[in-house]
Amino acid sequence: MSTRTGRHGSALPWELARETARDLGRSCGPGGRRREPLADALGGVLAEDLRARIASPAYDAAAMDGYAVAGPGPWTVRARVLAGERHTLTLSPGEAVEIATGARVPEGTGAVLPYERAERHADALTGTVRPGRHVRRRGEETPEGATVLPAGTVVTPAVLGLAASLAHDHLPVHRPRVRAVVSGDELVRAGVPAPGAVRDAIGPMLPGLVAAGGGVLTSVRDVPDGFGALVSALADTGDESVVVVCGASSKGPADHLRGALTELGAAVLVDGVRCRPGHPQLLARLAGEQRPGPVVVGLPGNPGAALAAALTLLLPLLRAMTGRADREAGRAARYPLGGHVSAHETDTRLVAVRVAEDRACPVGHDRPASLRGAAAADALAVLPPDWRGGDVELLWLPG
Ligand SMILES: Nc1nc2c(c(=O)[nH]1)N[C@H]1C(S)=C(S)[C@@H](COP(=O)(O)OP(=O)(O)OC[C@H]3O[C@@H](n4cnc5c(N)ncnc54)[C@H](O)[C@@H]3O)O[C@H]1N2
Ligand code: MOO
Repeated sequence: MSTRTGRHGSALPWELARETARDLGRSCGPGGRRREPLADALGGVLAEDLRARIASPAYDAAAMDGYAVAGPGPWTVRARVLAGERHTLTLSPGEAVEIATGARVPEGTGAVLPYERAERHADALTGTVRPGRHVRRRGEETPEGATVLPAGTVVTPAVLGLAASLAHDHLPVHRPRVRAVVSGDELVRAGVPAPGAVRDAIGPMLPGLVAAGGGVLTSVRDVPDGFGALVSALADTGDESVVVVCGASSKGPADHLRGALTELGAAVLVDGVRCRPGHPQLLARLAGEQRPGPVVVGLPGNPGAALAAALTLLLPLLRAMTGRADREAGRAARYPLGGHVSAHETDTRLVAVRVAEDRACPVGHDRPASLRGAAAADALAVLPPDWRGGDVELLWLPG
């Protein structure tokens, strides 16, 4: 993939940068494959078709509370069967058992007569029911061995429930593995920072941001400011498909990301994006021995700018890797924008907004160094440089 350049130096227009990230994500594919316990598979992408290990329903079962009956009425009630109860009952015509929804019906059951339609005096039962009614037959929904979902499906809560109901304990899933490198000598991880020190505010955002793209953050490594430290942190290859670098993205004396990428022979695909906040962001691919190495996403050090950049490059990359971007194409709703905001002359503006009554309203406090606006917002509204009012695209902030 070649580097795309824009008219304004090497920085790309925002939309083109996002599309570049998506294209790269599609070409990378969904990342490493692992066999995960169900509890850990959420958000992954099925690596194989999901097949039914058992039929569904697994046995002939009552679909209503009432009476399993055989033949036409009247019937004699012989017993009571609750869900989960093991039994070897067989009904002959004229016989019935009282039965709970989900319980296995006796051999010979022709229908289930719901309580509401039944009249019972001691063991004598009358009522009308069509043959076959309210009995869920074994395999009528899904026969054993049937394919219920294709490989590539995103594992949602419903997929986990379905997999469990079809007797799976593990699922083979693809999930991009992502590691983070956080640079900045001034950063501290806990407590009240001393004068001149700053609490790391990007590290805590990363697990949720990566998960929103369907990836998993495997590690966060702090590196001191310095060319050598950054080069060795980047070169330290594991099985990750993406490396996120926080800070060191600008042009200051301690900003070594570009130099480190050059040193490592990386192909830089995006070198700056024409958006506010978040312009010093970067997308590159490290060279590998036989095939291309991991993708590098550079996020600016200012935390609000880092979040805007993550929504511009990191999430589109991960969502394209996991097939989410294509499935969701065309679903993006546009909203009218209230408040007093105007477009930037040359760059796309990303504005923190709350959405109420189908209208987006700026919340303020969304300067590059602040997360206060984003934390109170539902989304970032996208204002291209030619925006002159009218509905805007929203980038929803991960919940
Ligand atoms: N001459 C120029 N200076 C700057 C430019 C520019 O284009 N030309 N761009 C500005 C913009 S925009 C941003 S954003 C920052 C990006 O800086 P870096 O990515 O190089 O990051 P640092 O210089 O290390 O830090 C900037 C700022 O952010 C704070 N920071 C860094 N990491 C974290 C973190 N994990 N958590 C919280 N805060 C963090 C750091 O302390 C600095 O205050 O460059 C501008 N300058
Ligand atoms: O655009 Mo920087 O990334 O805003 O402070």
